[in-house]
Amino acid sequence: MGTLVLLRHGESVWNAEGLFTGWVDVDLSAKGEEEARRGGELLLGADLRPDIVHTSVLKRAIRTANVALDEAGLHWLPVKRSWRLNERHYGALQGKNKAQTREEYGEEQFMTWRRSYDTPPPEIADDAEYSQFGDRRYADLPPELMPRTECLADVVARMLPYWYDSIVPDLALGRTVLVAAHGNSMRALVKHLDGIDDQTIAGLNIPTGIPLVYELNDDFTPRKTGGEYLDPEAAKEAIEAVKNQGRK
Ligand SMILES: O=C(O)[C@@H](CO)OP(=O)(O)O
Repeated sequence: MGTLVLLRHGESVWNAEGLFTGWVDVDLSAKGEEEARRGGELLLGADLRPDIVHTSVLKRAIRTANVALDEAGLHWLPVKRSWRLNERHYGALQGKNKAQTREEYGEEQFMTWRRSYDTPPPEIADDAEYSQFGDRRYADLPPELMPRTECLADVVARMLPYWYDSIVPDLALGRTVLVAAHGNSMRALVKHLDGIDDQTIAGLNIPTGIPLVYELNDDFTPRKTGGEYLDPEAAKEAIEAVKNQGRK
């Protein structure tokens, strides 16, 4: 029941620079803004008109939703935001260069940190430059829920309550729901929707700025496993680019 449209934010400034980002609140690059605009154009072209938008509390997702919805003439949509849709907290890797990290620690450790299901990177210190400790937007979070690093399993655990409590009720009204989020919070949601196992999810990457559409059954499972990208050709290429980060 309902239509779910997932939109990963457009390229961020740190995506372009090849840095681990996580909860650091970096903006879109000029290319990312253009990708977000194109995302809105694709929604229009597919005649998909979301009724409500959910975003993380990070600027790159919020701005992507704004730019895309503006393009689609839907800037006025009601919006809900939650830290539970944030990117995976990248711990002590936040702010570090991906290629340098790969060189320093080797391919296996690099890929374990990037894509293993249950091994988080080392924790970030509260006084580190790229820590979110003390950030006002997380003031309401019980201290034990404030992450200092996360693996994908942690993201699934903190994202699912939001899926069930906030997104599913909107879908249950038969609405078209846009979720503007991040590579790894979307991997967590897609893992849940498509029932992907803990090993296979390592090979799944989400492209920036290309809407992924799931028509849902009455029990909120996908009618079609994997959903459908509105621009499948561009998605294929962009998925490869995400996969190969840190390799140049
Ligand atoms: O740096 C990050 O926060 C994420 C998304 O950009 O990177 P990765 O794809 O390596 O998990």
